Amino acid sequence: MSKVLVSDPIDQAGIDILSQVAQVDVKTGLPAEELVRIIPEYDALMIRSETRVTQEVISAGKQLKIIGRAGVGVDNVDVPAATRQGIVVVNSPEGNTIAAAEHAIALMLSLSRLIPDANTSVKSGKWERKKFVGAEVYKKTLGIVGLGKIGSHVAAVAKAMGMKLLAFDPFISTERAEHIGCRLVDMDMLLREADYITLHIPKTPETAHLINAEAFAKMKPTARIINCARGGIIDEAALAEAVKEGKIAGAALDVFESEPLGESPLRDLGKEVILTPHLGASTAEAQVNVAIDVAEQIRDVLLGLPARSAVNIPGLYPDVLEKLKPYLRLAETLGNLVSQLAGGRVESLNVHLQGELASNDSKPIVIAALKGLLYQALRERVNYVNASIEAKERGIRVIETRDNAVRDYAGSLHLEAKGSLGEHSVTGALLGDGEIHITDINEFPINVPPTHHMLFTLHRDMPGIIGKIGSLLGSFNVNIASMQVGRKIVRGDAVMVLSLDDPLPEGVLAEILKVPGIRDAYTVTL
Ligand SMILES: NC(=O)C1=CN([C@@H]2O[C@H](COP(=O)(O)OP(=O)(O)OC[C@H]3O[C@@H](n4cnc5c(N)ncnc54)[C@H](O)[C@@H]3O)[C@@H](O)[C@H]2O)C=CC1
Ligand SMILES: O=C(O)C(=O)COP(=O)(O)O
Repeated sequence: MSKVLVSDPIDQAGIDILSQVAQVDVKTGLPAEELVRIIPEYDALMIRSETRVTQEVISAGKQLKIIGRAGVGVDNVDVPAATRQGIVVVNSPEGNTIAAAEHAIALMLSLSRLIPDANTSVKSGKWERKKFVGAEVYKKTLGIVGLGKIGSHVAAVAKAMGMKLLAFDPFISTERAEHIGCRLVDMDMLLREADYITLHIPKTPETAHLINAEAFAKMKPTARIINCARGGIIDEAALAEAVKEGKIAGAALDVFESEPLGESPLRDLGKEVILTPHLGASTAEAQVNVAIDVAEQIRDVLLGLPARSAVNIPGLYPDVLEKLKPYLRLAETLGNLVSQLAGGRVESLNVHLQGELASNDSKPIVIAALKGLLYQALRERVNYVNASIEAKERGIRVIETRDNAVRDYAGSLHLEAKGSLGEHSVTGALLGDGEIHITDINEFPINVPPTHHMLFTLHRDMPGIIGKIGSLLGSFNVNIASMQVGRKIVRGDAVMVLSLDDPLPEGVLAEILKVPGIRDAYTVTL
């Protein structure tokens, strides 16, 4: 039975799903070295934002197939290291969107009406009405940095409260922003014009300290900033300074450069600064959503099914996978075949999508072809997660071309591999029932289904040669299941494709190559 380690607190609904297929161990708050020590026995790891899945944890996780993040941000996971090791990383892209957006709005209103300090004051026996005079958000300008899922929901709510909306997001179109009711502006204008600024971007090298002393200098002295996205997007030292010096009016932070927040000048600031301990996703609803979403994906992957929200398999979404499944099998088979024909090191692979296939997203097909191509070298170590990276690391140049004018079959795939031992190509298509047929080898037309053991020869089309190969195989007790010859002109060059019931015994290939007229011969196992 598979084993899943849950190393951060997740909702029971997730544990129940995992328990259907695996032994589930919940061990939260593990010291880093303890996690490294125990991870080798686990097939899956389920986390939230507290566990740091470092390169060390990943290398130790020899059995790991999947890391599931019950939430959005995967910045606590070394995703490149997981990818290299063929481990799927999944998250729950939408499970806590509303929770995080509502927390940002709650912080904005709390900042405006000084609610945390007013509450503390009343609870301590005071009645200080003059001290807590706030500001309205109505007709104020909200600058949203990052107009993705959370940013868009914040926009919808803020709009309903009568706020004017500006947004900065270099990856969003003006039309999309307008549709949400936001004016897309550059960062400089957003900083200068906004009364409230809310951050909803991932933490990346580009966004680290995006809000620094220089940014605070541009902001209105009445401006307030909210960070419900990631710690480190705001330079905390510069923020403390900006608040103290009155360069801005206030800030509300849910996330910090280092969590839990240790010694920090932010703790010493007054009512104009609100701090919450990374509560954006902490609603009962969101925790059920993310736990179910991620547990289901872990369960599926452990059962050999695809994950629907893998962050490190670009383009392989479940609906795409479902639609392309037969073509992925085709691409993988042809990749495996062409690598065996090529024999040596492959330097470049041209993936040519033809006919109907040309109108599909090529990325999954290319990944499947590479997975097949690398199978001989890496066996089970290659998968959809690491195929592209493994190919890149081996210096294999991948070229994608398409031609939707080709009219044979519903769609066909042509792979051309150039390598240290020459150039080889294969074409394959799917028949109506989804059966794969190899329709071309090195530009010679054939029509055979791939089988487990195959023999391909390149020879001169001349009388007697087929018989000779047949009797040679017979003399080694190899049974031929089917045989086909492809040629372009009579008595020119030709290919022979044999499906064999048994693997070719050692030494037979050398004998075949001695037959007059045989130019080349390849055994293939698919
Ligand atoms: N405080 C909490 O508990 C929670 C925090 N989060 C965090 O919220 C953030 C946003 O999450 P989602 O909206 O779900 O993500 P998303 O992927 O839907 O949206 C992110 C947006 O940021 C934009 N973006 C990326 N780089 C940018 C840049 N340099 N400048 C401006 N825009 C940029 C993208 O184009 C995208 O539209 C993430 O960092 C996530 O980890 C999410 C849930 C809970
Ligand atoms: O989903 C996210 O990105 C979050 O930041 C939520 O973090 P959490 O799962 O509450 O530790």
